[in-house]
Amino acid sequence: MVIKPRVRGFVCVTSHPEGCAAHIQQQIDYVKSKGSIKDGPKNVLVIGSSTGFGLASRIAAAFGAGSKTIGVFFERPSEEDRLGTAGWYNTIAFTEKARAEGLYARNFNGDAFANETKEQVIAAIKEDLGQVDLVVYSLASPRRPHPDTGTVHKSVLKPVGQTYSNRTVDTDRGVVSDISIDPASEAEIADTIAVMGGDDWERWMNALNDADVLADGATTVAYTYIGPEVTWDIYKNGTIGLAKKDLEAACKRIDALMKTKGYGRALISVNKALVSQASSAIPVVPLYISILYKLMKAKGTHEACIEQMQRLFADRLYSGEALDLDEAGRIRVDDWEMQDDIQAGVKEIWPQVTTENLEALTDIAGYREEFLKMFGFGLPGIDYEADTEPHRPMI
Ligand SMILES: NC(=O)c1ccc[n+]([C@@H]2O[C@H](COP(=O)([O-])OP(=O)(O)OC[C@H]3O[C@@H](n4cnc5c(N)ncnc54)[C@H](O)[C@@H]3O)[C@@H](O)[C@H]2O)c1
Repeated sequence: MVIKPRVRGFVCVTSHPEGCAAHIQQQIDYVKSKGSIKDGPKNVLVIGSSTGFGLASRIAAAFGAGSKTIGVFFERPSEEDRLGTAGWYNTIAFTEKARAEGLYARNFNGDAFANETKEQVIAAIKEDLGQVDLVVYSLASPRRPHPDTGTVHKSVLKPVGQTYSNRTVDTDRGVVSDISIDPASEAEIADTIAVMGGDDWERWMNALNDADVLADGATTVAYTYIGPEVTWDIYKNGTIGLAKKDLEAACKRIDALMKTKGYGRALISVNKALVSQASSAIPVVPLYISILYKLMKAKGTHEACIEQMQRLFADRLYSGEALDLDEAGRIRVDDWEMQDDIQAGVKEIWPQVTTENLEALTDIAGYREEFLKMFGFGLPGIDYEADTEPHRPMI
C-alpha cells in the first residue's frame, strides 16, 4: 500500500516502515561518524526503547559501543486495516541492522509497568547475557495500570495551584493562540506521579537486583527536563514536574542500592527539549521548541535525540572522567539549550510571535519536519509513491 502522513492534532496516525528504517539508519550513521565509545556498556537494558530518547540511547550503545541490547516498549503491530506504530517499525529496523553487524538485540513488546514483563526480561537476561551493566529508563506514558492494585492511573499535563495562561501553537495548522489550563486536582497530581514518577524505575531496579542480574559497577540512568521559566508553570512546577521530582527522589534510593554493587550508580540526565511523541502533547512546549530550534540552529548547537544521547554516552557516562554534575547531582545535556544568549533570544521572540509571523520568527518548518520524521516521512531516498508492505512481524 502507498502510505501518506495523516496528522490528527499532535499525533500522526500513519507511519512508513521504510521511512522509519531510513531514520534509524541516519541515527546509526551519526553515531558511527563520531567514532567508537571506548569502555562503553556491554549489556544494556533500555526500558522505553522504541522512540525518542530511549531509541537513541539504544542506538548510541549498540552502534557506538558495540553493546548487546534488550529493548522494552509498548507498540502496536499492524492489523488488517491498520498500520503498525512508528516504534514498531523502528524496532524491527534497529534489530535488523544490529544483527546484520553481529550485535545481539532482543525485544519485549509489553507493558513495562507489569510484573510479568519484568519477570520475562529478567529471564531473558539470565538466559542470554547473565547480567546487565547499564539500565536506561526512558518511559513516557499517558497511563499506568498499577501492578499491585490494578487501578489505572492517568497522567495529566496541568499546572499546580493556579490557572496557567500562555500562548501556544497548533503545529499542524500553524495557528498561535492563547490557552488557559485549570490547575490539577490532588487526585490528578497523585495519578501523574504514579505514572511518570520514580516508583516503576525503582521496582525495575529492585527486581533486577533481587534476581542478581545487575553487574558490579552497573549504571542506571533516567531522563528529565527542566527548561526555561516560560514553561515552568506547565512543566517544572506542573504535574509532570512533580512526577519528575519523585523520579529524582527515587534516583537517590536507587543510587544507594547500586552502591551495594561496587561502583554502581543511579543518575538523572536533564535532556534538551526535543520534538518527540511525548513532548508534542504538552501545551506551550512546541512553540518554545520552534523558537529554540531557530536559535540553536543559527548558533550551530542544535541537537536531535541521537546527538544528545551520543554526547551523553561518549562525553559524560563513559568518558572515563569524573562526572560534572549540577547542584542537585544531575547530568546536564541541556547545557547548550540553557545558555544565556539562547534563552535571552527566546525571551525576546516569545511575546512577538503571532500566526502571521510564525514562519519567520520560529523554526516551525523544522519542527514539522522533525515531527513527520518520527513517523518515517520526509526521509531522503524514500519513494513515498511506491507500494510498501505494512505488515511486518517483530523480530
Ligand atoms: N522530548 C523531550 O523534550 C524530553 C526532554 C527531556 C526529557 N525527556 C524525558 O525522556 C523520557 C523519554 O521521553 P521521549 O520524549 O523520548 O518519549 P517517547 O514518547 O518518544 O518514548 C517513550 C517510550 O516509552 C515506551 N512506553 C510507553 N509506555 C510504555 C509501557 N507501558 N510499557 C513499555 N513501554 C512503554 C514507548 O513505547 C517508547 O518507547 C521521558 O522520561 C521524558 O520525560 C523528554
